Amino acid sequence: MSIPTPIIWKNGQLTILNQHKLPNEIDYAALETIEDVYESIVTLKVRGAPAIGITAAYGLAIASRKYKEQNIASFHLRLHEDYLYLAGSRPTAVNLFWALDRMMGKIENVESVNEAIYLLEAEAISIHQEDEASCKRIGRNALEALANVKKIMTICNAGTIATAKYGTALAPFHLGAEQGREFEVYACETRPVFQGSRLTVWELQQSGVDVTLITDSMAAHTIHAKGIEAIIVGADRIAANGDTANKIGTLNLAILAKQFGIAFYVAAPSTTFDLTIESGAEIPIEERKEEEITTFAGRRIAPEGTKVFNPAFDMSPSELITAIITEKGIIYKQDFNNISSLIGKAGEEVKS
Ligand SMILES: CSC[C@H]1O[C@H](OP(=O)(O)O)[C@H](O)[C@@H]1O
Repeated sequence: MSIPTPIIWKNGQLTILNQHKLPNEIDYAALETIEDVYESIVTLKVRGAPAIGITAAYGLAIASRKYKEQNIASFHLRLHEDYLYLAGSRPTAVNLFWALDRMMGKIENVESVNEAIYLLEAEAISIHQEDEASCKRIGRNALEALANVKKIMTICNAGTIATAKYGTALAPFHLGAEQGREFEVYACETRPVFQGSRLTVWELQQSGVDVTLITDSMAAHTIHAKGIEAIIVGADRIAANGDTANKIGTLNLAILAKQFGIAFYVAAPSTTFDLTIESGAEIPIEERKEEEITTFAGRRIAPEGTKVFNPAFDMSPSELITAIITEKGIIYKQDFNNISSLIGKAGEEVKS
């Protein structure tokens, strides 16, 4: 797999693969301040639930260095303001809040500023490394679930560049390519930000995976005409009952999977579960700016003053989901009433 590393932390400096430039350019952006981190998340230069959490964690580590000369009380106060700032970047991916809470929890009783700064950097690195191991385990578990599947559909990009490495929904395709497993992947372009055409097609081509691009509106016909055997998607937030928020258009595929009698898998790490909410009704759905829909490549494609509704995610109810594939194992529908005990503590060290 020769996909550029999406997030790099080296000698205390953070650089990210600028996903705006893909697939035409491999360009890295240096994020030197917490404002740089915030802007990169809001504008989707870095995107994907796990990648957002990792980047925000490094953002707090970077921010903490501003307060090196402060007393500990002022340090904690100012860092909490930075925590709230980063938490306001995007509302749906729970990995953002999980990572920020884990970082703040690590230093809550620390009395030395220098020790707190050191611990924050170390914790962000741990979050980053754990996600890579977690995604590799998701890929292995997904290959087990997809043992008899060749033709499969996906939406958006839940791939290497949305995580530390390997991805979640795309992990089986990357790992499978290393093991000679052949898949025929049908990628929905995923309007309006085109994560499918710009990112998933590009990623899978780097791994030599057979991938075909379709428009989102072609999904139903493609499932019928091409004999799609399963659908696999990522997730941004999974409630305690298995209801799952993911990229807008995912619910369409979940309904189509039921209509065509094929499996619908969600692939996600334990850090994407929000066990504090009982159902998907409580998941905040991000609405993004109208220009994402009314313009294309900088040109207006809808009349001035057009009314727009631009939700970036939708929620697939658990009854439409065949199984949720995590690093800790595959949770099948019959076990969705037991998710809390099966998932346990999110993000525990995963032995790769
Ligand atoms: C493993 S990425 C999870 C998830 O994040 C993406 O959303 P966005 O591109 O807006 O950050 C998409 O919903 C992926 O499935």
